[in-house]
This record gives sequence, structure tokens and C-alpha cells, in this order.
Amino acid sequence: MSIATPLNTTLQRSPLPSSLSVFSPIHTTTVPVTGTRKICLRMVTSCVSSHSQSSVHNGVTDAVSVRNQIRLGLPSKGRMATDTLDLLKDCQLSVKQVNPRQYVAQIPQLPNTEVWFQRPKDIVRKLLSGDLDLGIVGLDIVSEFGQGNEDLIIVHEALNFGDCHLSLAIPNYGIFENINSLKELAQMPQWTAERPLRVATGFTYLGPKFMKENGIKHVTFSTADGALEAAPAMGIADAILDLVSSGTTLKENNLKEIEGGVVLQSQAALVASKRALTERTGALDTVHEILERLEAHLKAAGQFTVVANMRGTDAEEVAARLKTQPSLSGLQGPTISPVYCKRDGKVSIEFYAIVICVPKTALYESVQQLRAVGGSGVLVSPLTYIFDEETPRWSQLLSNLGL
Ligand SMILES: Nc1ncnc2c1ncn2[C@@H]1O[C@H](COP(=O)(O)OP(=O)(O)OP(=O)(O)O)[C@@H](O)[C@H]1O
Ligand SMILES: O=P(O)(O)OC[C@H]1O[C@H](OP(=O)(O)OP(=O)(O)O)[C@H](O)[C@@H]1O
Ligand SMILES: [Mg+2]
Repeated sequence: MSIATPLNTTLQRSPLPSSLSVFSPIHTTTVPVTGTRKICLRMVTSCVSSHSQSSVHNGVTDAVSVRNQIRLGLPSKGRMATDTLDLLKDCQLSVKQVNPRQYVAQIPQLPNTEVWFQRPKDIVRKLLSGDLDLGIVGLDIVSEFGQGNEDLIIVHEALNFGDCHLSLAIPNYGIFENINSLKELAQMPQWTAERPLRVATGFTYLGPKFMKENGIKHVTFSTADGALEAAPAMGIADAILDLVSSGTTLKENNLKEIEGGVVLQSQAALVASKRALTERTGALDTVHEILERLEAHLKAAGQFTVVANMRGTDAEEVAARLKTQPSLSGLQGPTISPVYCKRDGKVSIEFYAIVICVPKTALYESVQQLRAVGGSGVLVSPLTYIFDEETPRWSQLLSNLGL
């Protein structure tokens, strides 16, 4: 593979004090690789020693490597790791890991699949290089490290954990006190070619892209591995672009988000390599099973089963009464069965048992509506799985794969 001279340098060297050695200017270079694919190679140049350059890349191969096992990448540590394992366990796909430092594991329910524990950004890189076939990571990491590569395909975009958003934040004091939107920030007279807006971020692909898309010209970026919220108060940056969930870290560091400053919303997602799904034997069946189990669990997680008794002349009459209430239709409609009572030696139908699924958020109003139409003896229990006939995400995936 040949490495070309830099084709474009999207970011300028920031006029930083030389003491601020942890923040480095970033140069983005497009590098041609074998075949028709291109990868983006980022070179980070140290502020202190401008002579020392390092460049690292993953081998992007054109052919699917020969191996029999499907490889699923899961976060090895950090805040996504435990939630990922918990989710799989809830889907009856428990991961058997002998000890936490062993990076390969098995899911007994999926005998043709190997689990590899990796840092989230490496999961995305390895999906692109063909070393993993499937992965669970945050959408932020997919966007940052996938860089729009068409081989990455999002199979399930909302696994219901790891919620956060990537957002631009500025100080709530000084020259920024009355600045509340990206537009106002861009229009500040302070930013010039000589003195651009300095943004500290770990998102060195998405950051410049967002600024360019929003027409902000005089901007420069620096990067660090963490605690970015300190950068403005330290005088290293004017703004930061970082993940926010509770907002506590911003607040504690006297920073604020601004209107129009959200780059993306993120949560955990199931991601796959398109090539693996189309070319690796068994990969599509495995992803189908994982997707079905995820969908069944996630759909059920938001619902309760509600059983109640209702007096009535017949099932149709009970159904008609239920249908007058907005929250009592269930997933497809109520299930109504006769309750046989024995009185004076005679068996007759006095009640009907109704079974419906109710969103957890609407439980109390549903109970009130049930009572209003004569419901009694209401039993509420959790739902474990809801398997639909076919999941819309599966049809979507097949269509994305051109199948
Ligand atoms: N408040 C948050 N801050 C950062 N990441 C969050 C937050 N909430 C959810 N996430 C998700 O978790 C992922 C970070 O997990 P990861 O394990 O890589 O980092 P970490 O726990 O911050 O560890 P480290 O910073 O040491 O890499 C993000 O990519 C994002 O998808
Ligand atoms: O909105 P909040 O709930 O306060 O969360 C946001 C903070 O959490 C993350 O940092 P992390 O805890 O990973 O520390 P780090 O900066 O050392 O990575 C992120 O980079 C923010 O700093
Ligand atoms: Mg972190």
C-alpha cells in the first residue's frame, strides 16, 4: 500500500501557548488503499515536538477472510461494557467469559459466534478492516470512526442504553455571557483567520465536519483524551465539543450548551459490516437471530401484561366497552375469554377475563379506564418478550443489503 503525501489539511495549527502540550493540532489526510476503497488516516502532531509524527492505520482488505466463526465485538471496558452484557443476558444470549481479562468469549446460544472484547473505537475500526463482523457500540463512535464508510450498516439504532448527545459548549461567563446559539457564536467579531474560535474535542472528524456544514470558517481544533471541560477555564480553548448526558460536568465547569450546537444524539447500537453480512456464511442468519431477540426483549421491556375481569353479556359486548377507552386496545386488540363460574350446582359465564398489553408509562391511566368500563381484579405482570411476525428492522436491513 502506498501512502500519498497529504492531500488536504483540514485543520490549522492553533495559536496555543507552548506549555499546553496535551492539546495537539490534527491533520486529516486521505490515503488511497488497494482496490476501490479509501480510508482516512489521521496524523496527530505533538505541539511540543513538532518533528515527531506518528501514523497508524488498520489494514482494510477487499476480500472477506477465511474463517468459520462469526465475530461479535463488545466493549471491553468503560460505561458501555456492563450494560451490553446485561442486555444480551436479558435476550437469553449470556456471554460466557472465564475472567474479565480474557478478551475472547462465547455465547452458548450462538455456537457459530465468537465474542471479542475491544475498546468501542476499535470495534468500529475492526468492522471496517474485516476483523469483526458485528458489534455493539455507541452511535457517536460509529459516526466518528466510521466516517460515513458505506460498509458499516446499523442493524438496530436504539438499544436503549448509553444515551447521550455530542454537543458544542461555551463558557457561561465573560464574552460568552449573552451568546446562546451557534449563529450568535459564529457572528462574534472576535473570530478571525489570525485568531480563530478554538474548540477542544475528542471528536476530530465530526467536529470539523459539523463546523463546515454550519458555515463556521474561523475555527481551529485541539484534542485531548478526557476532562475537556477544563480547557476553556485553563485558557486552552474557547469552546468544547464533547458528550453530554446528565449535563453535570458542563454545569460544574461553568459551561453551557447552545441552540443549534448538538451534533448528534447517541445511544448503543448493533452495527455490522455489510460485506460480512453478504459474504460470510451464516452471518446473516446470526444477525437475524440477534435482532429478533433484541427486538422481542426491547419491545416487551416497555410493556406490562394486564389481566382483569369484566361482567358482560357476551365477549363482543365486553370488547365494545373496552374499545371506548383509548389505552385499552393492547397490541392488536384485547383478548377476551369467558370465566366459568359454578353457582347452585350450575356452571355459567358471569365474567370475561380480558388480557391486554399496556405501555408502562400508561399503566395507571389504563387501570382507571378499565375501572370506568367495569373492570375489576386487575392483575399486572411484567412481559419478557414480544416476538412479532417479522421485525421492520429486518426488512430494512435486507433492503439496505440489496437482498
Ligand atoms: N456521559 C457520557 N460520557 C461519555 N460517553 C457516554 C456518556 N453517556 C453515554 N456514553 C456512551 O459511552 C461511550 C463511552 O464509553 P467508553 O467505555 O468508551 O468510555 P468511558 O467510559 O468514558 O471510558 P474512557 O473515557 O476511559 O475511554 C460513548 O462513546 C457513548 O456512546
Ligand atoms: O453530562 P455528564 O453526565 O456530566 O457526562 C458528560 C461527561 O462524561 C464523559 O466524561 P467521562 O466521565 O468519560 O470522563 P473523561 O472525560 O475522563 O473521559 C464526557 O466526556 C463528559 O465529560
Ligand atoms: Mg470518557
